[in-house]
Amino acid sequence: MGSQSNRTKVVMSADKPDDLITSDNPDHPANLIPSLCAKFWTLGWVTGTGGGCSIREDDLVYIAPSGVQKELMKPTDIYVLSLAAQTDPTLRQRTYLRSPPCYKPSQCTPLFLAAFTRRGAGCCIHTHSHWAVLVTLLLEQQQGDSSKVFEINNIEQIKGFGRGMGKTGNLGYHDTLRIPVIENTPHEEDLTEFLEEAMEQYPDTYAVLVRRHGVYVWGDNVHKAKTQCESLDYLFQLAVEMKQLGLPWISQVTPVGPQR
Ligand SMILES: CSC[C@@H](O)[C@@H](O)C(=O)COP(=O)(O)O
Ligand SMILES: [Zn+2]
Repeated sequence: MGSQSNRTKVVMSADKPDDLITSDNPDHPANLIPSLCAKFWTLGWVTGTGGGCSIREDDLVYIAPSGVQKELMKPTDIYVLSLAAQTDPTLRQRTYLRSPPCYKPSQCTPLFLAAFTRRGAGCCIHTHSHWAVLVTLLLEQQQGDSSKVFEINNIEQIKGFGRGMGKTGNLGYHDTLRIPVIENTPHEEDLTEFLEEAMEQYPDTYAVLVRRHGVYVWGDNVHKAKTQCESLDYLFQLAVEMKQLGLPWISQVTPVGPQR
């Protein structure tokens, strides 16, 4: 089944694996991933099994299965792995502490792990939002390097983004938000090296667009990943509508009032 089964060896271990996904707390990652995905489905972010979400709590990473209806997942469907227990530094060969019996882990796993290991993120969301895809299609019409980054400024919702991992505060209204775009690949896991390259090239970015596919968005924790993903989707929709009206995404607006 697909490239992942051929190229990624999955090893299972743990004494009482189901303890890792059993909790009455709605904020436990094994409960939160299904409830978040159910919400994301209503937004068109994870329909038709596409898209998903992963959460890291300290060393433990919680991952959805592949190819399932993401809005119908249950806590018992969730995989758990320990980052420290991974012996393969490229994370291609993964060891799971807990695996549901009938599935394979999400093909997005290496991309989620890139956000956790390279950015210290606590949550990463992948959407197939129409707005994200449309923005990449509009950028595709442009020549050269301008097709490889989405840029927008002077829109209030930009303030919904942090300045970068390890930096304090959020972007300001007059700041330019830049989201790199990578090209899609036939197999999801093959996006990983390009996502990592984009992370290096844009050290402050919290998101990477994938042309004709969607977007990966992360944050320090679930709250930040979710609100940044919502802010971005808002901006992508606005950008598409601005383009339809012939309005530019970058504008020169004279600052009014004290600049902080
Ligand atoms: C509609 S198939 C989409 C997949 O190929 C992939 O892009 C995706 O986002 C979800 O992968 P999955 O392995 O089901 O978690
Ligand atoms: Zn996808």
